[in-house]
Amino acid sequence: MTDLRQQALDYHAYPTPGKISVEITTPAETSVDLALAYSPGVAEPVREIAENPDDVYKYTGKGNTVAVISNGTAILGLGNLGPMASKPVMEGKALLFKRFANINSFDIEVKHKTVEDFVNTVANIADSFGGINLEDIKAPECFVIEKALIERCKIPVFHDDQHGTAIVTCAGMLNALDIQGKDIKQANIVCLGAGAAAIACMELLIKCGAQREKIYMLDTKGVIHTRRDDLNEYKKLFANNTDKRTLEDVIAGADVFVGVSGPDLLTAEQLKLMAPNPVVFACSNPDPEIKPEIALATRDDVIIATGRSDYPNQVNNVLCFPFIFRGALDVRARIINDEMKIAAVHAIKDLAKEDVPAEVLAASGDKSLTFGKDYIIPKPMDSRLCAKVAKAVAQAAIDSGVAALEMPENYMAD
Ligand SMILES: O=C([O-])CC(=O)C(=O)O
Ligand SMILES: [Mg+2]
Repeated sequence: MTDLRQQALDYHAYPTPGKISVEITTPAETSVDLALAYSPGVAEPVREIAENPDDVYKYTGKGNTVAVISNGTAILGLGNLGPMASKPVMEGKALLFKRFANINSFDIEVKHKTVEDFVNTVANIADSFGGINLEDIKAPECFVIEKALIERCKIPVFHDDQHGTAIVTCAGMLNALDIQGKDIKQANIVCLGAGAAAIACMELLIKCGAQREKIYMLDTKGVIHTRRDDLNEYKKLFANNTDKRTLEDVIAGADVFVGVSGPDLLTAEQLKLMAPNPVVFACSNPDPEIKPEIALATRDDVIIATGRSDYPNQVNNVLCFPFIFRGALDVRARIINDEMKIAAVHAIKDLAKEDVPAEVLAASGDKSLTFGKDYIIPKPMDSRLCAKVAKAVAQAAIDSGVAALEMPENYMAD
């Protein structure tokens, strides 16, 4: 563990501090080049854009650039550690955008006093980018912020911890339930955590067939139920009319556990209480609600997933956000709507059922990957994800009328 700690610190410190840099895409060697890149040549696209604002997509990098924006109030499962502490994560998201979907991104960490202050800051700079990925902003402010920004911005605004996590969770869950022989409509679901990811995951699971009254959500005070008077409007949507109060009460007989809370909060004893063939998604990062080795030592009928790269079944929003933005940017979608999110769920889910080519195995370091308990969801380094997810998302954007462009010819053909 200490070894990983030092390796991770060195990874971030060397060869240069941080994980990303900016590169030049045009020649800039001679004075002729500079006369085009800068004064006087640069005046020409300025005039074009002033005349026709859409030309900004033609003459600048806007259309392939996403801002990754945080205030550091809910960094992974680590808590409210402030904007600067969130910077390695936001640079990490920028790395993933580039690595997996060839999208350029800038990380922006915002210090602010009020929600309005944050919204104004982001709304005022939004036009510089093709899209905005909000990251690691705590609930309930994240809901207000996202809604306000969607209203004010002309480009897609997507809160990754809500929707990215929800899309990947739904894709993995539909497959896991399928393997366990369970029907989502009948599943008793326990959701530990009541923040951004929890609420979005449960809402999307409901859109995929889960029954609201079969969901038990817990916050730090226990089960969210109808007789509590301390619930915000978002938690209220999950207030269950029940006498159950604790995790023990609700985990007994549950088919599904979704953890989006913090480390080691599900014990082996509690896991034993679940129904036969349970599904456990322990998604708190970096440390899951239960370690896979403990879960698998406790019972052999469980499917266990975490948010981490170093275990099988990585249910992490990296499987979604680079590709949903790829699709959205390529047809210049105005927003990322439910149709696009559901299209992403199915594209990710279905890819796990396809044969895995040798080059994906080589990249993931696995000897073989076959749809089943240890492979419910594609690997992030599966290069087929970009084409499949982006195309499904772009098509859904076109079909639902939010795309400004048609499907590019031969889009993602190879
Ligand atoms: O960064 C990750 O690994 C996933 C994520 O968004 C989070 O945990 O907040
Ligand atoms: Mg996050």
